[in-house]
Amino acid sequence: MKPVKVGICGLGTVGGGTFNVLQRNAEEISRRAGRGIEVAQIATRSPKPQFQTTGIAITNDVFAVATNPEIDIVIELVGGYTVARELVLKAIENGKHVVTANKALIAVYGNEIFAKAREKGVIVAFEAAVAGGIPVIKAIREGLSANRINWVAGIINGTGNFILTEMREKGRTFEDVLAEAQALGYAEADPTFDVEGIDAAHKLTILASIAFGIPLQFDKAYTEGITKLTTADVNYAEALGYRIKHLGVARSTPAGIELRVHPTLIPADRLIANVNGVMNAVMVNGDAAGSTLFYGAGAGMEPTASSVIADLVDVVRAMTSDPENRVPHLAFQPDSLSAHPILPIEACESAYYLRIQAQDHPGVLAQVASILSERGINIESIMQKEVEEQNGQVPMILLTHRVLEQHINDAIQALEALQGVVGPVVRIRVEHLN
Ligand SMILES: NC(=O)C1=CN([C@@H]2O[C@H](COP(=O)(O)OP(=O)(O)OC[C@H]3O[C@@H](n4cnc5c(N)ncnc54)[C@H](O)[C@@H]3O)[C@@H](O)[C@H]2O)C=CC1
Ligand SMILES: N[C@@H](CC=O)C(=O)O
Ligand code: NA
Repeated sequence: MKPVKVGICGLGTVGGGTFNVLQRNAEEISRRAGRGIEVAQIATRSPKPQFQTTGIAITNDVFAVATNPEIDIVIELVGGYTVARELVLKAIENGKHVVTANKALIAVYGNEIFAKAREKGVIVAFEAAVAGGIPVIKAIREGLSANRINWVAGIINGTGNFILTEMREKGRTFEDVLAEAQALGYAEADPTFDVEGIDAAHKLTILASIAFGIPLQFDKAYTEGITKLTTADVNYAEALGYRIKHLGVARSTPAGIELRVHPTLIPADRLIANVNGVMNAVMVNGDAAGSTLFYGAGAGMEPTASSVIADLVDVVRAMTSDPENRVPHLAFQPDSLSAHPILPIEACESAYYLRIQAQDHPGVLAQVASILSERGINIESIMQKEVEEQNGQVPMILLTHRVLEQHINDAIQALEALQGVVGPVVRIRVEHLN
């Protein structure tokens, strides 16, 4: 059989990794795919002499790949929403299957892209878009298809986890570690996406869709990054037996679906609390399987290439099949997607870590306790530290039981109004992931 012809658009970290692994493992890959896979064209803005591209058509125009009649599968690795969206839609229009690593594109324009792909009977595959080298899309979409999924919780940004780990273990500064993550090719073109939680929210949006069978709704995700975390809170959490991780949580409740990304205290003895550096991990809790945990490199050249090529192999195997009988893009049949709403953050429930800077006066603790109890917030534990020399304040650290976010907001407002409380109350969500 003639080899399948693919075009790679973008020869950066992931594009370069994909090209290298495709060359290196060509034989293994074609034994699996059942046909050879030939890179027939590459679109790159600048020449990349480090890659052996003799015999491959090179262009600086990605649309030349999308419209090239020779090409069967377009691999989109340019990133961003603008050119990438046009490119993918153009490729689909021209009857080509698409493989992409672009979570921003899928989270924001996936509904449109998948509708177009169905119309044209082509596949759009996106394993590399979530958790880099971990085959978690496949695991949820296919491996767990018997389950009613209760929740998904994951460390799904490699850059952010790398920064938190290096800061905690080696005392390095945020800026220093971020610069290294950029040099290693982990970070997004705009690293604000990594550190402000936007990238994780893109990925969580995709995970929630395939877990619960809902349309992609990135605009409804609650997003908080790691930039406001302080060393003091990391250390207090540790003293209480917790680790702070940047977590994406999607939970199905009778009222709706929680979709939130934020720093989270996790008991230090949980496997996921010990996922460090650029590694990612996704926990999926299903009613039949119970909790499962998927672990691996969340970013980087070859781990991400591994997922891109796995998709490529899947597409090659499925491209001659009846489009109606393929795995649906969002795991559930498109006419069976559910309208279960995404909950606003105020309607989400979690336990909380609160740090209150109190003046060294008697009676503040009693006032704090009564504000919480009036709002039905139960205290799980309290840690009161010594007076801080520099300001005479006493940090009071509380862990609460699970409660609605709106009750905590209300309590924090009342706490901050107390005379004996200085400055804003720090609030970090706590998940036990049982
Ligand atoms: N770096 C990583 O570890 C991971 C990245 N991703 C995603 O993979 C995609 C690519 O990311 P990276 O490879 O890291 O980015 P990158 O910046 O290293 O590579 C992108 C390449 O595309 C080229 N490019 C951009 N616009 C172009 C255009 N109009 N025409 C031709 N070439 C163009 C750039 O010059 C660059 O070489 C992004 O969507 C990213 O979110 C996904 C998982 C992991
Ligand atoms: N910037 C992302 C790349 C992979 O998706 C990350 O750091 O996780
Ligand atoms: Na993946």
